[in-house]
Amino acid sequence: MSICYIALGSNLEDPLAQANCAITALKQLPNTTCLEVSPFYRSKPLGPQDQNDYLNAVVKITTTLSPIELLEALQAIEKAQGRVRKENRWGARTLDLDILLYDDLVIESERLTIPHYHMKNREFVLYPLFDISPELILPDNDKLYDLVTKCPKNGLEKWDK
Ligand SMILES: CC1(C)Nc2nc(N)[nH]c(=O)c2N=C1O
Repeated sequence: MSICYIALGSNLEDPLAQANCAITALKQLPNTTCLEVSPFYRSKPLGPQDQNDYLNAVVKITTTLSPIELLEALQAIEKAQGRVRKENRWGARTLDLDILLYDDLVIESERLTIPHYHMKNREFVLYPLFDISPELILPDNDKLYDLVTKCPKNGLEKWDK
């Protein structure tokens, strides 16, 4: 079994419902157990500001799915919840499910980069990740504690409704 951390983001079509529905779907993945869910956060959009605030969270799972199988399972959940992949990588979305970490694996391929390429400078990833695994050490030996300490909160707050 592998330990994986999944980043969840949504800013369209009732993000709270999207998040709860996605967590239910994660719990139903084959050979997968949901170990912990971070608090939900409200974050200002990274990128174009003419979009809604995001709901962000991190989910810790254990699974026997391979990285690619897990990626495909997450993409299927996104699609089932109405995610329409547009060219604009910076636009609003109903649901994003990204693999942050998969054990201590380092993968750099066309389809999959693990650890997630941007995770080290995104408060909406680092803070919820720290909530559930404060002692985490990344595959390159960076301490999550040090990354969080250096990362401004940028107005990140608990999701209140
Ligand atoms: C468009 C982009 C980069 N901005 C985001 N901004 C925030 N705050 N949260 C996200 O999950 C998020 N996801 C994205 O994909």
